[in-house]
Amino acid sequence: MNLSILGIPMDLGAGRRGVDMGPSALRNAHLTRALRDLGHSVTDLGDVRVALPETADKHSEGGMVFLDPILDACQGTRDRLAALPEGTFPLTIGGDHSVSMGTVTGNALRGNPAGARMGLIWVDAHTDYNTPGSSPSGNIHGMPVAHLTGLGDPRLSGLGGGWHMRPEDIVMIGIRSVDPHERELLREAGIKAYTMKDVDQLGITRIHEETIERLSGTERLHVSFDADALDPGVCPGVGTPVPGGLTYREGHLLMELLSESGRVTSMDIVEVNPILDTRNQTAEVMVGMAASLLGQRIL
Ligand SMILES: NC(=[NH2+])NCCC[C@H](N)C(=O)O
Ligand SMILES: [Mn+2]
Repeated sequence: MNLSILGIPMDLGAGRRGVDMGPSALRNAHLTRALRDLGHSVTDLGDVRVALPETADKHSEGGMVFLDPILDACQGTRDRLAALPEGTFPLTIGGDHSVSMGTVTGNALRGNPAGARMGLIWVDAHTDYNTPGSSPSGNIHGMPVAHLTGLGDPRLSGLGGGWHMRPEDIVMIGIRSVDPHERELLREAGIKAYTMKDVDQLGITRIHEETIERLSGTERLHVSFDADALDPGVCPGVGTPVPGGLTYREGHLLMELLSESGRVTSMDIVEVNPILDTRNQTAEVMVGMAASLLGQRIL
């Protein structure tokens, strides 16, 4: 497969610094080599331009911190991804989770100005379904999914140029932290979310089967993998850790099964924070997750 790696070194959407170094940490953990060893042809496209928090306009507007520079970075990401040749598999490396507003729209718009029907598998501790009105923090990394479905601020929800995700095409896995008003928005939208309780009860195999069945009508399938979906013992280098996450093997099994489904067309790795990490462990684990999604097997 032709893989394109694109970095988005942005921490403007998160409440603490450091995930802007996520792309470096992942490259340092030999991301390219791991994927080449699987037989893929890998091109590293470098990084999207992102403003520095020290010099960017922080003024928080309508409950959104760093709106303007985040919008810029998401537009840059979207345009870069939309212009890639069809048939390439983009692997986008963040960066805080607000980058996904740019990655998902860019991947939907590639070769299709109206936007393809896209399935979204959101692997995360959080649902990231806040709007500026519901967010307790104002941090935009808690808001990308809501904007992808057309809620919230029109500048962010307009990144798809009229294209939006259908709520029924979204499946969340690993969930264990939802804000009070966010919960109501998720219910109203009817988004399918497998909490950690569901993971415990049903197991990853069943969840994977139901997910693929549910998203069978979509043309493309994007996996957005937030490192904080995994347990903080496995991925300590994240800014918003929540106990009781996916085990190392649950993460790999999900990626292995999704790989075998043959349906996934793009992926994000986000929220890797080397400042908070232990000897780059989190980046190394996440490189392993990408490798499993892209064909690595034990035997
Ligand atoms: N991608 C993330 N790490 N999101 C964390 C979001 C935390 C919280 N729900 C908020 O809106 O601020
Ligand atoms: Mn997230």
